Amino acid sequence: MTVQSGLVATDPTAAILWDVSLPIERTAEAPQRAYRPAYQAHSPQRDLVALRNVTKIFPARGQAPEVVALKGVSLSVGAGEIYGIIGRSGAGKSTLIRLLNGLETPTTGRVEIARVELGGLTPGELRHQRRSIGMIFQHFNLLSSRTAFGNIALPLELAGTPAVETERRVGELLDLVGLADKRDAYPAELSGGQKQRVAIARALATNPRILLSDESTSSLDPETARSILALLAKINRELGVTIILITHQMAVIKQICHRVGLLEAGHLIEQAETYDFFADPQSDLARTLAGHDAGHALPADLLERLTSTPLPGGQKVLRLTIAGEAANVVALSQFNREIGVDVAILQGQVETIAGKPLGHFVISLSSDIPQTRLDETLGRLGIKSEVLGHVA
Ligand SMILES: Nc1ncnc2c1ncn2[C@@H]1O[C@H](COP(=O)(O)OP(=O)(O)OP(=O)(O)O)[C@@H](O)[C@H]1O
Repeated sequence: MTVQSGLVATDPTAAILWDVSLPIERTAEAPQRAYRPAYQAHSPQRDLVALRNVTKIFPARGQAPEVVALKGVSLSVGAGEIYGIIGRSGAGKSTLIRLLNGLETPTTGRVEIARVELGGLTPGELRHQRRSIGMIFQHFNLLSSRTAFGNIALPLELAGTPAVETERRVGELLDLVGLADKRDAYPAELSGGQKQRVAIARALATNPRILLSDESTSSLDPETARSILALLAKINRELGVTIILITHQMAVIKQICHRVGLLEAGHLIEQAETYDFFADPQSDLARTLAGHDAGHALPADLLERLTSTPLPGGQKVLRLTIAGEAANVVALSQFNREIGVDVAILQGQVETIAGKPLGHFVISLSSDIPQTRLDETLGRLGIKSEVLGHVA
């Protein structure tokens, strides 16, 4: 293993290269749906990053009880993937990412980078390993006394890179993140999005193979967040950097992640390709987060009128999810034709996730149509449905 010299272990900017070009073998998969993404199918490094049955317990201290932050979590991330970990506050996301960069150690289980278990390393080796992973943060963590150039150059300087080479590399990175004209600006003179671009350039300065992102777009406005995510996607695509991000925002997962893992109270309750996660969520929490929970985003006046029992001569309200190429109003018109009664569209949206359309519609139709007939017709057309209630 080649190890580059770099930042001191306590430096929050630790974003340094660690050569992880080690032989990779296949091991048991973390629990997940049966699939193998195309971008992983031929990858020799399917387990570039792996957690194997990891439990993290923070022991009781004073009046504070013991906290089981992670319980039996297993997952693996392949080289070249963008893997998103989502969960509510306190679910264990930060603990998980801190385990990956060696800032925490598991109580039981193994954390591996390129099949090397972090727990088996000496402190010195662990320091070197931590330098192999770039990291970006919600609040950027830039040094206010250094310009954009100075911040990006820092890891190179600490690694003893010759000045001419540093100059060249920083110029290249400023171009990559679209900030060539801000080379001499101090953080105070930069917008939030520009600061995050500098932080990304700094994290990439020494060519890390893995980039960890800790809520890196959470403090940015939606448009700026989208542009930062687009930059991360470009870095993944063009430089092949594997990205693991934690977020509480579904929009982040939707925009750039290939796969997603859902944490709830320390348990990894669901893992799926991003499209499947939204098109066919399995857990209650995933359904809620994916907007499938009954009542979510329904107009307030409709919500107020919804009852759980059919009303004479009334209407049944259904939520429909139409996945794949059929995810448009054509599938809905076909359903309308086949069912042979008026169908009112109360709400509708077709979005593109991972390049594929996914349609969400809320419709109402006569409560007189037997549910078995609806189920049969919808099933035949490949449309998922959920009865939300009834209105007069
Ligand atoms: N050092 C610690 N000592 C004791 N308990 C901790 C420590 N760090 C985290 N916890 C607890 O572990 C649980 C998981 O916390 P964690 O920060 O990983 O969640 P999270 O999903 O990142 O939450 P958030 O989105 O709010 O940052 C919480 O109950 C938290 O209080």
